[in-house]
Amino acid sequence: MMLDIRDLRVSLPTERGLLNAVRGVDLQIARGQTLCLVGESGCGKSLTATSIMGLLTRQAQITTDRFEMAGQDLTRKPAAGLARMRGRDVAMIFQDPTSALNPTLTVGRQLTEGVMRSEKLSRRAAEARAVEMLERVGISNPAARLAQYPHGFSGGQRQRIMIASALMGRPKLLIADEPTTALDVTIQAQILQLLGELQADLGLSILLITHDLGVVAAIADDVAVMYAGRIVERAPARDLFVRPRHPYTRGLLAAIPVPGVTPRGSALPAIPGRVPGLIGTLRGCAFRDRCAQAAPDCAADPVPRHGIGAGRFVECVNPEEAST
Ligand SMILES: Nc1ncnc2c1ncn2[C@@H]1O[C@H](COP(=O)(O)OP(=O)(O)OP(=O)(O)O)[C@@H](O)[C@H]1O
Repeated sequence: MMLDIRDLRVSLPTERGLLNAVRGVDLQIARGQTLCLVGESGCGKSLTATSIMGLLTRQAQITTDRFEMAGQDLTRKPAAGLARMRGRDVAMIFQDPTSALNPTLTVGRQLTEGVMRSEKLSRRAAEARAVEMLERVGISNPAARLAQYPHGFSGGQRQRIMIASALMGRPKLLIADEPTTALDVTIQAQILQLLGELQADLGLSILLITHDLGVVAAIADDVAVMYAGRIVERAPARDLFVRPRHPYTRGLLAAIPVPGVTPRGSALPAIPGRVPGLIGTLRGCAFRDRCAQAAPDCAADPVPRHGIGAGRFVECVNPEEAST
């Protein structure tokens, strides 16, 4: 298992009280597997990712029952362990390459600094690796481009440079938070294809956060659907598209066209209502106010989790039967 997290909880103090943004998340990612984490804005996807990276603000309160990554047990001392692993065993790419790359430093400098420090590589060796990684992500003439600044590259190229930068420490797990959202559609497809190739070539495990189910269909092995700080359904991607069990997953699928899955021209009903506030304790199913199938049982706490075969579960009082 590349990543095994049990009962991750993240709370943030706010003026209105404690915001329980991540409320008991379990996440397992196998070696070489791509897991997509999907859900509406504000459901805790980014906080989950940043806690796995150990990059949350200091005010955040994080607890977990188990936290293992790349063969290391980080449960007891996550901060110290993650500081060691970050940029090496695990690396992250962000939504907006423009803000993540420093405009005043050459690409070569930005790519090499981390590994010169962490692996004590000479400048020459680090530059050779930077050239290798830029080549891998499809930047032409990489040796000459090390001397250039980020503004000399297009948006899509800058995202490729970000990915090259994440690969510099030869990570085993790559966390990508909405890596294609800021890009236009053609470039998005190219970046996704690149991630898929990297995954196959390097045996990377990828945790990809997206609200775009088109992205999921293109790249995911498995999908975890997050709602109000919990994973409410997890399934292999194909199964999830064909047989969504949680009413929320059904709503998401109905609200977003998926190329090759949603018939062209079909109506796309949005999910009525809004995500509940996460200040204070939330009991029972957090989706029940928006759920067409809600019943009195749905207030029961905790919400029952049904396992449906290997790697599949749904957390719902009355999950949908398979629609065969
Ligand atoms: N530093 C912070 N302080 C206070 N609240 C925060 C902070 N960061 C995030 N939140 C809140 O925590 C909740 C979860 O945020 P998070 O960014 O993880 O959601 P998300 O699912 O990634 O959404 P998006 O797709 O919009 O990024 C939201 O209600 C958000 O407003």
